[in-house]
Amino acid sequence: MTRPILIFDLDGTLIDSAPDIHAACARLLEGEGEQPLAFEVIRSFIGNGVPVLIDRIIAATALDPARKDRYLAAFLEDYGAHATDLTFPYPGVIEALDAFRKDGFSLAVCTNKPEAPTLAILSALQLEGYFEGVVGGDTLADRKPDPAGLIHLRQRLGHGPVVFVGDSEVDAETALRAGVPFALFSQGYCKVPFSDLTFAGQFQHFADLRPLVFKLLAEMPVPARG
Ligand SMILES: O=C(O)COP(=O)(O)O
Repeated sequence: MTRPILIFDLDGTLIDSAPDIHAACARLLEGEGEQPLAFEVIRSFIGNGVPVLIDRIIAATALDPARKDRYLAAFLEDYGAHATDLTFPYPGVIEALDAFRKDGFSLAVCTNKPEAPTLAILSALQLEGYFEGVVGGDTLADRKPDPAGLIHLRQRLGHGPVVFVGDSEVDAETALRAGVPFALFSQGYCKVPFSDLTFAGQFQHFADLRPLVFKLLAEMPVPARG
């Protein structure tokens, strides 16, 4: 039988990474003689990948747009060395991943964070063994909300039924464009009211994800035989 596939977003879904992203942004700004931006401001800049994070910081400060590449490289080097100083999985994540693995799910990650820090973080937090596929923001030609990452993972992991678990408007749009049901984690970094999003179900603690995923799988149309 085809194994069901559960694909997770990373930042604001599996891990609460905003404190380390904020700290690295503060060090970047301080190095350029600028005041740090508030935590909530930086958290609202997460979700479309690091190049967009840097664009948003440039737009909010006096940083020079012509030096974006330099800021990007400096951020990635610094963040790479400190990505798990303050970053942890959300409560219940490990228990949920253990349960899904026992249930026979294929598990994967589709994030806009670049692949190198993504793999380093998964390893440092002892999460990497759970995932049979990882797509980062620079793994494919297009990143979320382009559906390519979800489509690629589904093909790689055996074409089973997919549920995507994420926290943001970017994730909701990605799922919609890929044609897969979206389970919304309500404690992440979403920038818009949930009423603006398309989602099949929402949960606020990882202990509640398993029943939601089984409900969504049961609601999926059975593929035609033959
Ligand atoms: O914007 C980022 O760098 C990553 O965000 P994501 O893990 O929520 O896709």
